[in-house]
This record gives sequence, C-alpha cells and structure tokens, in this order.
Amino acid sequence: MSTRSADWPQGYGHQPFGEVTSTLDLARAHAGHLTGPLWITATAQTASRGRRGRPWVAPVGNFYGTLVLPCTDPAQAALRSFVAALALRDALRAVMGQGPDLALKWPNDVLLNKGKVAGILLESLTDGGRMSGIAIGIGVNLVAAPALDQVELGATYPVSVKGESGADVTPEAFLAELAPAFARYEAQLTTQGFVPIRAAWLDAAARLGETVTARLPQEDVTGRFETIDETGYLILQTAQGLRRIAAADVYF
Ligand SMILES: O=C(O)CCCC[C@@H]1SC[C@@H]2NC(=O)N[C@@H]21
Repeated sequence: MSTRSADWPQGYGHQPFGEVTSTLDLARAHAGHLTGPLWITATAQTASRGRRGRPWVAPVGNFYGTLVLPCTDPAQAALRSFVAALALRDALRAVMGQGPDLALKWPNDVLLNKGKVAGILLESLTDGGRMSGIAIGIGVNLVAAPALDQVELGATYPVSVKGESGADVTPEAFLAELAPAFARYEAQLTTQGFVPIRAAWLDAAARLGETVTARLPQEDVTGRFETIDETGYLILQTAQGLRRIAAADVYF
C-alpha cells in the first residue's frame, strides 16, 4: 500500500505491510515509544479480530488498518471510536458519492444501506503498566462482505462498498480519504472537546429515538434510544427508567 496523498495529514506516519496476523498485533510493538499518530495497514490478515473476541473475515482487497495514537487517559481513549466512526462515514461518502445511505451504530459500527460495512476495535496500549496509547483497529468491506453464516446469528448483515454501490475502491484510495478525515475530527476533539463530535455522531446515528435492545453479559436491556452522554455511554429509556450503558451489543 503506498503512503501519501496530497491531503495526507501532517504529523501522521504510515507503515504499510503485506500479510500480517493482525495490524492490532503490530501496533503493540509501538507501545513503548509512541511519538505521534501512526497508521499501520496490511493487505491481508491471518488472525483478524473483531469486538468481543469474534473473528473478522479478512479477504484480500478489503481495508485493514490500525491507527496508533499516543493517549494516557482511558476516558479520552474511548471517545476515539466516535472520531473513527465519523471519519469512516466521511471517507465512505467520498468514495461512493451521495447516493448510498450511511449511518452510525452505537458503539462503533458503520452501516451502509442498513448493513454493516465497517467495524472498529479499540485496544489500549500499555508501557510499564501504564496506558501509553490506543490502537484503533478498522476493517472495511471494500470488495467483499462475509457470508451470513460467517457472522453471529442476529448480527447486522454484512455488506460491501462494491456490492452496495458498484464502486471499485482500493485500500490505498480508501486510506487517502480516511486518514485526513480522521485527522480533522481528531483535531476537533482535542481543540473543542467531545461536544461537536457527539453532536455530529448523533446526527448520523442509526435508530435514534427508536426501540433497541442492548445485550450485556448478564442481561438484555430494551428501551428507547435517547442519546449518548458526554462520555459516549448509550442512554436508553426503559420501563424502569433511564439506563446508562458503557458497553454492549445493540440489536434493532
Ligand atoms: O467487530 C468489529 O466490528 C471490529 C472489527 C475490527 C476489524 C479490524 S481489521 C484491522 C484491525 N485488525 C484486527 O485484527 N481487527 C481490526
């Protein structure tokens, strides 16, 4: 994968690889000497992981990248999933045009025509027992989506950019849109805080105001999707009152 487009963001590095286990694995090597943001991309992954230990199907032609960011505050780290989701939405819009429907699903999926086109997995990086950074793993189905029997029962059905829009987008071309989009939202987060990011995310949120079910390890919580709060938690209005949820899988 070649590196720099004219719009490549200043201060961001890029290390492209061929086949790797996972770009998230490569990110760990940087935990002890993080000097600035670094994109690590690969053409193929042999041990891709998704949220909650699920596998992530990784055929050649799709986008696999992990952005390593210095960060020592876990609360700030969690907000990067909203930054990444907004950047993905903009990059997908740039490569497909205005036609296809794009929406963001809490906590960190991107939906294209209601199917899942991209996923984000955040992992913290530690050095000497302290948080030193965050690895933001991003997978985008550019040319192929997994078959329904390759994803969990009840999960949002997978789609691809090619399948939904007909657009032929290479991982290089996609990164050329994604990297500057991420840098723009990241700069907004660091200069203005979470308020504008939260507003933009809510503006693009799937099923806001509708009834959804959040699956937690011990229970399912069903309620009206009211908002996300100032820390990014999901707020559901249930029959028993407001519930504030840090992490869950959401089902429509
Ligand atoms: O479950 C999800 O929705 C998150 C999927 C994240 C997949 C990406 S692909 C690049 C990076 N490397 C991995 O092993 N996983 C993430």
